[in-house]
Amino acid sequence: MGVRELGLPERIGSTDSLPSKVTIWEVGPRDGLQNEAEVVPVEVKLEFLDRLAGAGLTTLEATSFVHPKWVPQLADAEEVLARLHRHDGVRYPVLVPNERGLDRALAADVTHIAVFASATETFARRNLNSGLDAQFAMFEPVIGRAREAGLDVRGYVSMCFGDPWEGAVPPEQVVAVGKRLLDAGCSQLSLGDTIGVATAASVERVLDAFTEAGVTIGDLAVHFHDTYGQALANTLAALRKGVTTVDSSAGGLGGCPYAESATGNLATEDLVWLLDGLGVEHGVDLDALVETSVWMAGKLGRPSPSRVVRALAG
Ligand SMILES: CC(=O)SCCNC(=O)CCNC(=O)[C@H](O)C(C)(C)COP(=O)(O)OP(=O)(O)OC[C@H]1O[C@@H](n2cnc3c(N)ncnc32)[C@H](O)[C@@H]1OP(=O)(O)O
Repeated sequence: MGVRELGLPERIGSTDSLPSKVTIWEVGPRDGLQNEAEVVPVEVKLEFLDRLAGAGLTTLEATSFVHPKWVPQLADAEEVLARLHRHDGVRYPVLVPNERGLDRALAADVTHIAVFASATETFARRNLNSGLDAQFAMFEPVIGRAREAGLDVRGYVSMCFGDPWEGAVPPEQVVAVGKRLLDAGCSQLSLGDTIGVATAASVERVLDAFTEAGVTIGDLAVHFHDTYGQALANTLAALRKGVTTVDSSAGGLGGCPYAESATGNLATEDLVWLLDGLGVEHGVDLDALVETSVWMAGKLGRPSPSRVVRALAG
């Protein structure tokens, strides 16, 4: 069953301000799997990516070229990319923290990379072994060289809405980090609620801070975790502000190994259900996606936390 079969109107008055189409940035193979206790075999990762593309997702964050000792779950990045069945019309961005990571990514023939900055000092130290200011010395040459090589570069900003060690994060601090990434050459920012503490109000506040600083809303994506059950409400708040790219993870897989309080990402199935009900185009086949998440849950040995997966898979 899909939400449209319930006979709900596709567009209602209050949806007028919403975008007609949203790009779903699927992070399950990277953000989802980076936090698994067991390393998922390459064959399973490849089939996961293949099934996600088959379900209609056109942006699949495939892996990370980070230090293998820091994230052993993704130490097989070279092998995953070498054996990847690249579907036409699908982009496969990868995370790259530094020039060593960029060299590895270039050798693997990537076309899209993402650097990941922190909005706070403590998380920059824990996640990047760097500092709030020092992290840019790592990213700037990566972005410059990647752009010269013709790659597209996305910039993540972590801890935009709260930090487990520092508490509240001033929106102007988030904007300063984001603007430096855009100025260095990133084409899009993904604003991460790494530990899932955002509410619709704080989402609006941070997005407003960016637009007041002159950033175009179309250059912003949102990345929510569902720790307090707010991810969908936060997504709706962002859509109403004009955001058209939303990160999510099939089956709600995910977390961050360097932020223990981070739980699963917004589930792609839950996002698709919301978008269907709002009449917002996304291009994903929900049944095929649910089937993929049920298959993946079987491989991981535990049920998907996604409400939509549970409701549809029985
Ligand atoms: C919110 C999120 O979900 S973000 C994603 C989750 N978090 C992550 O992925 C964390 C990633 N962090 C990291 O990989 C690390 O902190 C780094 C690479 C950024 C910095 O680590 P450091 O140990 O400070 O790197 P440093 O530059 O000192 O290099 C140390 C060694 O690692 C190697 N190294 C550094 N970067 C990489 C890389 N990307 N790939 C492989 N090896 C690397 C260096 O060559 C060096 O090797 P050597 O000792 O043999 O000379």
